[in-house]
Amino acid sequence: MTIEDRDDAYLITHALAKDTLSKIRDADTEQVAFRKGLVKLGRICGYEIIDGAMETEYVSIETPMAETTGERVKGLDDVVIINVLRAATPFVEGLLKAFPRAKQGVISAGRDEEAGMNDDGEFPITVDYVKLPEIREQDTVIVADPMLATGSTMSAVLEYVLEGQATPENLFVLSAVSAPAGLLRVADAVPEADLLTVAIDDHLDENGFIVPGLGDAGDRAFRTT
Ligand SMILES: O=P(O)(O)OC[C@H]1O[C@H](OP(=O)(O)OP(=O)(O)O)[C@H](O)[C@@H]1O
Ligand SMILES: O=c1cc[nH]c(=O)[nH]1
Ligand SMILES: [Mg+2]
Repeated sequence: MTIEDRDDAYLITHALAKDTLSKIRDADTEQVAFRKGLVKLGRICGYEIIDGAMETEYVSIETPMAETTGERVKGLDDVVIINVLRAATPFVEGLLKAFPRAKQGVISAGRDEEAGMNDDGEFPITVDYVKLPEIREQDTVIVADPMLATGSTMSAVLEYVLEGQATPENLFVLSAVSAPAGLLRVADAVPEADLLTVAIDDHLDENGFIVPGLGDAGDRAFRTT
């Protein structure tokens, strides 16, 4: 078990997750390596979610040599992954390697950077496009976004994702880098969500960027400024 229970979140502590995050934090890591790093991190996080939160069942197998008992992960058909456009796209590509049969939802939600943060440290969020699958009671829902900064985007996204839906068995908010303020905001807004992250960073700067963080994940992955 390499998901470590913290008061504010569960940390994904796999050594390769930390190694990969360190590479993409580096300002010298260019677009292709950055994007591939996010894909790799998504895959590792997916494996860690399976290892830490999903059950296995015994199955009987006939090998070419003999009959034996093996184990199979339960519930891989009951996984829903929500891609928060746009920075989550490579992260989700990696998650899909762990959950190839997941149902997928897409939501385009972005901070209004011009409006800036209000006195509560919150951004107005613009939601442009929402296409979400049905959520059932037996589902494990993973809402993925590599960056959880003020938590404004994720709080808005979760409202859309959960509205009118059944309560899923597991609801995970998965990020690579989180700021303490964002974790608190999302935990307050949606206490039933389990917050999973590879790192909890120090603070947010005056523009709501995570410090030390990794900069603007969307811009670095998509080569925009
Ligand atoms: O916790 P918050 O303060 O809301 O910030 C986090 C959000 O900011 C980034 O997206 P951004 O708005 O830059 O969009 P992008 O993915 O298109 O770059 C990131 O991918 C999150 O969605
Ligand atoms: O540090 C941050 C904050 C929001 N979005 C990012 O991509 N990075
Ligand atoms: Mg961005």
